[in-house]
Amino acid sequence: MASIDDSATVIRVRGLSKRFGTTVAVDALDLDVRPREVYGFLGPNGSGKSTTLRMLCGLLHPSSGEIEVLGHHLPKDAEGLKRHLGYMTQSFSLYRDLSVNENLTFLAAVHGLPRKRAHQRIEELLNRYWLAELRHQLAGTLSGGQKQRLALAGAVLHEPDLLLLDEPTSAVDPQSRREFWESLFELADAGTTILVSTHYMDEAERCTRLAILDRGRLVADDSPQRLMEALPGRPLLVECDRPRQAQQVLEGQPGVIALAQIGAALRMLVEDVEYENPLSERLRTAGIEARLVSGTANLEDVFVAATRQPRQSAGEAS
Ligand SMILES: Nc1ncnc2c1ncn2[C@@H]1O[C@H](COP(=O)(O)OP(=O)(O)OP(=O)(O)O)[C@@H](O)[C@H]1O
Repeated sequence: MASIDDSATVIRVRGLSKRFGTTVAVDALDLDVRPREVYGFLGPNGSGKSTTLRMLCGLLHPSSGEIEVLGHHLPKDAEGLKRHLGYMTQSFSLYRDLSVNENLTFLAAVHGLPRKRAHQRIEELLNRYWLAELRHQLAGTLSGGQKQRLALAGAVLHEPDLLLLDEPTSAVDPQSRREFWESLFELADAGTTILVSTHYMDEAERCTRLAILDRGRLVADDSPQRLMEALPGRPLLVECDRPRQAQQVLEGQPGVIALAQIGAALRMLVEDVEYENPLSERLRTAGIEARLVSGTANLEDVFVAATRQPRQSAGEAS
C-alpha cells in the first residue's frame, strides 16, 4: 500500500537505463524525488525525458536498474501504482469526439470512482479549471489552452499523489502556460508531488528542484538557485553584429567552457577573467568588432554548460 509522508521518497531510481537497439535513451540514471516537490526535467530533444517518464509510470520496461515509486517496485507493481498516479503528455490524450464532460466521466469510470463521487469531483474540476461553460463542447474543438486544462483535470481526477507531466505546455500560449503553472503550485500546496519535463527556462527556474538530462545522462541535479550559484566560470555577453561568426571563431578557444547564441545575443562562459583579453583579441584578428560584457549567471548558462561541455571536450563542434 502506498503511503506518503514528508520523510519518504516519492520516486527513487537507481542505475536506470533504457536501450532501443543501439540507442541508449536513458543511461544509468539515479533520481530521488521528495514529497510535494515540483521537480523539473530539463534537457535537449532526445535526451531521454519522455522515456524516463514512461518508465516511471510503468508504461515502458527498463533495460536495467531499479525504480520505486510511492513504495511500488516497477515494472512489477505498475498495476498497484496506477490509482496513485496521474500522467499527462504533450498530446493531451483526449477523446476528440467526446465532450468535455464525457471525457471526464469516462476517465472517472476508468478509475472506478463511484457515480456520486465522480459527479461531485467533475463539477469541482470543471469550475477549478474554467471549463464549466464548455462542458458540452467536443474536446476536438477546444483551443490549445482549453485542451490543456481538460487534460490536467483528467490527470488529477482521481486525486493522485504523484503527477507526471511530459512537456505539458509545449502546445499552448504564454498566458495559458502561466495559468497552468499556477495550477501546478496549487496542486503541490495541496500535497501532490509533481515531476514535469520542459524545454522552457522560465518554467525550469520555477521548479523546486531540477534535473538536467543530456543524451540519457543526468548532468545536473539541484535547486535552480544552487545550480546557478555553482556555475563554473564567468558568464559573458558578446556584443557584436555577427554573433554566429563570433561563435565559430570562439568555439574551442582556450578558456571557453560553453557558447550559445540566444536570439541575437551570444552568451559565453569562460573559465577565468584572464581569458577575456585574448578572446577579444582573437575576435579582432578575425575581423569581428565585439565587446565582452559581464553577465549574471542564469539557468540558460547552467543548461548550456551542463549539456555542451562533454561534446566540446570530445572535440565536436555544434
Ligand atoms: N520507442 C522507441 N524506439 C526507438 N527509439 C526510441 C523510442 N523512444 C525513444 N527513442 C529514442 O530515445 C532517445 C530519447 O528519446 P526521448 O523521447 O525520451 O527524448 P526526450 O528528451 O523526451 O525528447 P523530446 O524533448 O524531443 O521529447 C531518442 O534518441 C529517441 O529517438
